[in-house]
Amino acid sequence: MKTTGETIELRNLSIGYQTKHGIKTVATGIDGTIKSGELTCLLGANGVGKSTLLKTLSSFQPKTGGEILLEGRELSEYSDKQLSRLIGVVLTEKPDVRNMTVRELVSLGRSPYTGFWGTYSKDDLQVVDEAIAMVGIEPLKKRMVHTLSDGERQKVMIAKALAQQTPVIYLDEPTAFLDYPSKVEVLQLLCRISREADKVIFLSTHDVELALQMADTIWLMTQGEAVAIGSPKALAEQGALGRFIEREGIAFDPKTMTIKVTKQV
Ligand SMILES: Nc1ncnc2c1ncn2[C@@H]1O[C@H](COP(=O)(O)OP(=O)(O)OP(=O)(O)O)[C@@H](O)[C@H]1O
Repeated sequence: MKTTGETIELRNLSIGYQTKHGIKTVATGIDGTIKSGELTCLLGANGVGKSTLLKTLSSFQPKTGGEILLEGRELSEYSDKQLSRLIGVVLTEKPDVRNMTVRELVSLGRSPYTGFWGTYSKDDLQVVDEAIAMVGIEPLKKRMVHTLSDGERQKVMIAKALAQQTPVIYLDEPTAFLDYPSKVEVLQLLCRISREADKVIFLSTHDVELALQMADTIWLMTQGEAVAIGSPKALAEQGALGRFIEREGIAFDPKTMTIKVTKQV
């Protein structure tokens, strides 16, 4: 599988939901390219459509218009099997697994490559152990998944996506529920993976200050506006970040890229 220079290109993409009353549009006119080899963070207020965008790019739900090009080919032209070798997805929902060890769960990442009987080759198991090592969760290998803390489980889900060996990984709020050092650790890990394996890593987050420090590129979704795309510095200079962050009692300093909150007394 080619893993160099993978990009996702969105052209005039519309996303939304089919409801009883017709299509509920969430966002329209999304244009942009997500590059491999860098960390791209998707920011935006609650309900603006980040999860919907990630689900649409993962082919979990249909787009409502426009184009999604993966390796230059429209996403909907790929079979499910092909997509399982191209896109890994890490969601926030807890995996519904009982009586499964960490290593067994990470092994599920190999399912696009195993045959009908789902038997793992020596190579598959080596990939699984490498993914576990990369995320630094060897001590958890034999633990039952349901006994893990939220942060530990999040790392396991990332290891599973790595074991899938896809050139593209989408993550929906991978830093939610984590303590501060774990948030930093997960973002550092994803940043390193994007570079070492030249992967597309596209994640949504509400950890704005961390994203501004760690992301190479920010996608900023604002209700009723075009998605703003650029380096944190560029978006700060354009004023886009200030408009997103600043409220009464919340100030953003574009020079230091920090957020200052005034205590109301
Ligand atoms: N299945 C659905 N049917 C109809 N509307 C939906 C459905 N799921 C989500 N929505 C709506 O779509 C909009 C975008 O939701 P989405 O979950 O993508 O936002 P988000 O940016 O990820 O929000 P958050 O930061 O709160 O997770 C919201 O108004 C939400 O209520």
